[in-house]
Amino acid sequence: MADLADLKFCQELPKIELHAHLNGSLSDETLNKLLRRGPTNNSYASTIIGKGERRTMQEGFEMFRILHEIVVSPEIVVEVTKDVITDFALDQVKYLELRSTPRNVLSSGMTKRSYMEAVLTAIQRYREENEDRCRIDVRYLPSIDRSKSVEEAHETVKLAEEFSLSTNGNLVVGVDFSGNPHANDGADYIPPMMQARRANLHLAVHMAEVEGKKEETKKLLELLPDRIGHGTFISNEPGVRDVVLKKRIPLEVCVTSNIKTCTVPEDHTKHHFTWWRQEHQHPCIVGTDDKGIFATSLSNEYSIAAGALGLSRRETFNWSKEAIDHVFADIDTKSRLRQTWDDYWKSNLEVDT
Ligand SMILES: CC(C)=CCNc1ncnc2c1ncn2[C@@H]1O[C@H](COP(=O)(O)O)[C@@H](O)[C@H]1O
Ligand SMILES: [Zn+2]
Repeated sequence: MADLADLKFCQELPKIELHAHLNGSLSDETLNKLLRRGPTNNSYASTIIGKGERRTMQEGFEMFRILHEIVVSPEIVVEVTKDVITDFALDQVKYLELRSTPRNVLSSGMTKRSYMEAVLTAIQRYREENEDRCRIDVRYLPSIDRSKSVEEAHETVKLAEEFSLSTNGNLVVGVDFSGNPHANDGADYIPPMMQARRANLHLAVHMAEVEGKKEETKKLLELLPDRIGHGTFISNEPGVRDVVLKKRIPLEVCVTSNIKTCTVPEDHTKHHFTWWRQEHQHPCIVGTDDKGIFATSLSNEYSIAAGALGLSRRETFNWSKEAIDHVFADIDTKSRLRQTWDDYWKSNLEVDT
């Protein structure tokens, strides 16, 4: 069985990360560095769900509140964004779509606008400082947080539109809809998402992450989002799952996140993505969600997902390459990425097969 895609293989494999929330992705090192500078925050210890541990959704969302108390100024946003990009680059991620909710913080004077500027500054700075090493393309998807008001969602979309134009559509390529899935009615946020669509922004929409959201999911699907975040309970609902299958809307799959927030069984082979992929060859994209909180990495998620399906190295390589089809960047970026995968294949795997 030497041909199976083990963790070491997945660590070396070039990868695409399309489902990463900035503040949930902060490493231990980044957090400790920030905490050493300020008054010690004892609640910090609870922002990581260790190996084998599980939490309720509510507890999970409490962790974001703590993280948001630490990431409070544009300077810190620049710093953590660069750190997170570096972490992904070191994990052989070649293209990253980072999502994050712009926030106003009264105490530091940070605004939604300066938050977004900070994320974009970090992306540009990382690129300048790492011209030839660790090549990674990064894009930003501003997030709509469904626990906040619809008015705030409109503000976020307006800024996303503005920054997309001012960066020639090269950096802000879409909008993410996320937040506590128990909060509010997701359908209320359809108008701001339609506004994003009209502005040529792509849509990545969290839906059916928890049970009992059939009506909401149905309405969100009418938007025909470009990608679905989780979609954990869609396969149980014939009415909605048929739309997803027919339109071939890709699912962003975050196995460790779902297990640790208790929405799926612990057995990886029972995760919903196995049904979509094995029974329907439906496009599924492996992601981390919140690599900091869930103490994981994209390599780890690939080795779990490939292991659940018993995939060979070649099949796992093809799967990671398939993700290129679903990135929100332009066709030139896609071609460049395909070239990177082909080069990797020639120098590392061709001889094995
Ligand atoms: C409980 C838990 C960790 C769940 C993981 N599944 C998730 N479902 C929905 N929204 C999420 C999830 N993980 C992160 N987010 C969103 O991402 C935010 C954190 O990243 P950021 O501050 O936007 O940069 C959270 O406040 C939340 O709005
Ligand atoms: Zn998510």
